[in-house]
Amino acid sequence: MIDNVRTKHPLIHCITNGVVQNFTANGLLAIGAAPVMSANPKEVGEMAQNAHGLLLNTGTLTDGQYEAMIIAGRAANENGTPIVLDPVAVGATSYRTKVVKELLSEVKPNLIRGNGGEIGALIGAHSEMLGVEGKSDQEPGSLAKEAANVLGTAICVTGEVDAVSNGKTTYLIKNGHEWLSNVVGTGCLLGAILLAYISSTREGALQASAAALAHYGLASEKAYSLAMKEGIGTFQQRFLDALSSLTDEKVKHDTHIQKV
Ligand SMILES: Nc1ncnc2c1ncn2[C@@H]1O[C@H](COP(=O)(O)OP(=O)(O)O)[C@@H](O)[C@H]1O
Ligand SMILES: Cc1ncsc1CCOP(=O)(O)O
Ligand SMILES: [Mg+2]
Repeated sequence: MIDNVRTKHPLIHCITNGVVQNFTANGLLAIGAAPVMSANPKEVGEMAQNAHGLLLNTGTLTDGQYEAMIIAGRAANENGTPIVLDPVAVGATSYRTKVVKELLSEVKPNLIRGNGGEIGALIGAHSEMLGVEGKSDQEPGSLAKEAANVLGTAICVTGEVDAVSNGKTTYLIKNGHEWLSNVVGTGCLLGAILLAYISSTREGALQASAAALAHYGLASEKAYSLAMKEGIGTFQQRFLDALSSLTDEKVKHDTHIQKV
């Protein structure tokens, strides 16, 4: 499936937070996608119409960005362009919880990706949020499945084990390395990469997401093996290298994807 992304070179329109713009753009380029960051309400409708995927990330949400998300989201929905929502820090403040729920009443994403705390908060399950960090007591697979049924869209819950579910079928992906948590933006970049996979394959959001999660996790394992003596600065660089150099064959060979 990496080959599909590299062949299609999908344009991924990102309305995302100010912390991760550069990392997200470089990560998308590394896997063979084409990033464009645009959050001006005056142009996002047109940009979303020309894009192959739209990323909505609420990390540093402003009123103008929210307006842009509604305009771009409607344009993408009308065109059948896939949308991934990363509801960063939902549950951390009552404003974010309210605004993300409002967004979901206007725009229908094809996938929502968040950590356990964020996905738990979205469905009113018990979870803990501290700024952008979150956790849930629930197993990621059961949380993803429950949230997919409640919200009516595919859900990806990330953490030590990642899960993606459409409410019926759930995949658990056990690749990955904990150092990803020490580099800001690795959750946000993952949302963009999930979208690049979804917009480049005909397999549907579930299969595409499982492949993207395996690719991402394996890249972090490779990066750790090369950077463990140096530290997380080197890890971040090696991670971008590994995202760009992994092959479908290698991913197929070394992944831990379990269907439950
Ligand atoms: N303890 C861990 N072990 C391995 N991988 C992890 C761990 N924690 C997070 N990850 C990975 O880090 C990436 C970002 O996930 P996460 O930290 O849950 O997102 P966020 O940064 O939005 O909270 C995912 O690829 C996830 O698999
Ligand atoms: C630190 C921070 N604050 C607002 S958005 C953001 C980035 C969060 O990125 P990630 O969830 O991918 O670590
Ligand atoms: Mg996040």
